[in-house]
Amino acid sequence: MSQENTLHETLAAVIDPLTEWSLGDQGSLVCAEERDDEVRVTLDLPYPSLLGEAALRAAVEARVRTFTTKPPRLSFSQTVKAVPVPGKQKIPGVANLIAIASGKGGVGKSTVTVNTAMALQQAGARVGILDCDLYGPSVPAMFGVEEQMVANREKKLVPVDVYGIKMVSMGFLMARHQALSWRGPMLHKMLSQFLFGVDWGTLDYLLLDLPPGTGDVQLSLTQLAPMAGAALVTTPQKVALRDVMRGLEMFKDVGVPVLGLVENMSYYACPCCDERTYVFGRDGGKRLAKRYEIPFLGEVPMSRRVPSALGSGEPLMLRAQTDAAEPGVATLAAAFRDVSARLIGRLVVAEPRFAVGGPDAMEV
Ligand SMILES: Nc1ncnc2c1ncn2[C@@H]1O[C@H](COP(=O)(O)OP(=O)(O)OP(=O)(O)O)[C@@H](O)[C@H]1O
Repeated sequence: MSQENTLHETLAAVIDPLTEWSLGDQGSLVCAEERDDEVRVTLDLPYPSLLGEAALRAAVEARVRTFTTKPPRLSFSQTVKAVPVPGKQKIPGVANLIAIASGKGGVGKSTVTVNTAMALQQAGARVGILDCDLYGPSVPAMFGVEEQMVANREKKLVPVDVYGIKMVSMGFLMARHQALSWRGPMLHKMLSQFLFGVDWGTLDYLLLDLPPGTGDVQLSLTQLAPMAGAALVTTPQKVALRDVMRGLEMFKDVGVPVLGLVENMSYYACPCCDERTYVFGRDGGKRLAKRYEIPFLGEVPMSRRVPSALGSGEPLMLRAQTDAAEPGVATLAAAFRDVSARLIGRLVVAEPRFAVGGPDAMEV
């Protein structure tokens, strides 16, 4: 066996901390070569490399050092993997659809969606958000935009582009205080239009911000949308944690892998000293995730700096770029970045499932 083969095999066994998969199984080890003066390693990651590069670099460098005293030189590229969803119509140009859901209203699902989208975009991904809350769209307000969507020549809706994120929301079609009172079939038709009648361009991730609960919109989406996985958002209160189970059951029933649980407003983080106060008790989300054998994606602190709707229309992750020195902002941004990275790590290893209820499951 040649020295090169041995080096390749040694590095192929390194576990990527983000996906918990070996580089060999993940297909990420492009080349490992021992030269006279260094060891060159080329890695192609199935996710935006910035999400996991630092931890992986440390793991690979440590393994190279067990093999030789020559210094390692690593280079990274990324090819975002599309998780296949058999039995569902694909959305042209969209690699992965991820649902962000909650059993209960007001737990911060839209906040998590918006900031996760921004974290992924800042890591180099092409990202879109579909605001599926047709009755109470909140995404436009979170970005402080009041634009109207228009159709292009092919009669496809053109998403509103804010900070490089492509967004579709009922809020971009209706006047601000207009109320909607549609029944199931009409909602179904509109959601189908929002998924397949939009010129999404090329997206690595399209995040679906679902309304709370398990009603008509959720039912339609599970029938229509080729969801690669879903994340559930909760708060630490017992009543919110109980409602998570309903969401969990819904996704299980339709064969959508649950990528994990995010606990929002987990603790109050003092902006001055970063001290944590667990107002509603500690580790409720973690324990629930363990009990139901789903990954725990992380805790997001409660802070008055999170609500973008307070007037600025500037999501926290954007503030983290423009004003990183503001007290508390870096901690919050790190929390959203960790959640996003873990979410995508779980997506990479999500088992493709045969989705229940194809595109024609319900007549519109
Ligand atoms: N980590 C946080 N710290 C402080 N406030 C937060 C946090 N997360 C969310 N909020 C605030 O809580 C309120 C509800 O958040 P959000 O709209 O994201 O929840 P939701 O679950 O999407 O609600 P809905 O059920 O209406 O869809 C908003 O005012 C938001 O700004």
